[in-house]
Amino acid sequence: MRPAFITGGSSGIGLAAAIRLAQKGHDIALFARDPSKLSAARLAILNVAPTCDVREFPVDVSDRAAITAAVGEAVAALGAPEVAIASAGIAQPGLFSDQSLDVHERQMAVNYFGALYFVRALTEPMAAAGGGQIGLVSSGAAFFGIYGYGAYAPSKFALRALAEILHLELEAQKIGVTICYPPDTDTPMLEEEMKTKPAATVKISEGGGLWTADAVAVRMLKGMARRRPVVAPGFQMAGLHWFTSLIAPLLRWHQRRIIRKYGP
Ligand SMILES: NC(=O)C1=CN([C@@H]2O[C@H](COP(=O)(O)OP(=O)(O)OC[C@H]3O[C@@H](n4cnc5c(N)ncnc54)[C@H](OP(=O)(O)O)[C@@H]3O)[C@@H](O)[C@H]2O)C=CC1
Ligand SMILES: CCCCCCCCCCCCCCCC(=O)[C@@H](N)CO
Repeated sequence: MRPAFITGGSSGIGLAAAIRLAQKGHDIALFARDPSKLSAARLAILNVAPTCDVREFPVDVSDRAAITAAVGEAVAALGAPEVAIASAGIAQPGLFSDQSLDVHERQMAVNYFGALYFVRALTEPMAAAGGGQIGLVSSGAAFFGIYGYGAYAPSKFALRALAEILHLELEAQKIGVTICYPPDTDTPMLEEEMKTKPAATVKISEGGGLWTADAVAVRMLKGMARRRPVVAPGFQMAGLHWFTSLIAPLLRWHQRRIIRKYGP
């Protein structure tokens, strides 16, 4: 069985996916910045899959040369992946007038370009090895413009466009591309983001429900295995996925009610 590569594999949704993939028998390469979180994740994986070969790659996905080199090293060590997931991401909510251009650029650099560099480094080795599955973690915030996500959401919308195109273009190389749109998920990211999230943004997002990282990972991996273009966990994300354009005026009306009550 060929290995699985996961950016953001040291925490949250990425770690949950890594654990599930290790249990299935894949060796694992984890890509994230903090070496101590990486080694803790490695131990968590070995705890449930003692024979798994887990490699740690301490790297910032927004550093193009570094992530490209790290992917190359991982391919040299374990072979081309059968499964690759881009889950590394950061969320900085806030109102447009309060957020610096640096914040906007950083969101795009990590969430969008980080995933792009990772996928770009992998397509050739994966195609040469006979294909595989690529999963991109977007967000429910990619369906419509949610108040307070002016810096975060565009990076997730951008991933949506990339995934839809790659789904078509990489089919010929037997590489399936799946994009996942999770609602709020109980991870360190959500806890961190709650410290600064505008009250109205909290309320609007709550309408999407709260999932565990493991439940999101399981849905995503199942969709990837079936080569589905889209995984939208829960009835709210599924509804948004099918109807957003149609219900856009309703969603604006719904947000305005909440903003009047809680924001700014
Ligand atoms: N939690 C939620 O409510 C939702 C999350 N999502 C998306 O899911 C993905 C995973 O989020 P979640 O699991 O909650 O978050 P966590 O904060 O739990 O995990 C994020 C992971 O990404 C890594 N990471 C962050 N920045 C970088 C970077 N610059 N380079 C390399 N690795 C990085 C982190 O490690 P380190 O910091 O050490 O680099 C960590 O391993 C994100 O893309 C997020 O936007 C989507 C919808 C809802
Ligand atoms: C049938 C239609 C029903 C519509 C109900 C409206 C619900 C809107 C839910 C939006 C959820 C967005 C969550 C973003 C999470 C995220 O990416 C951050 N938490 C990252 O940390």
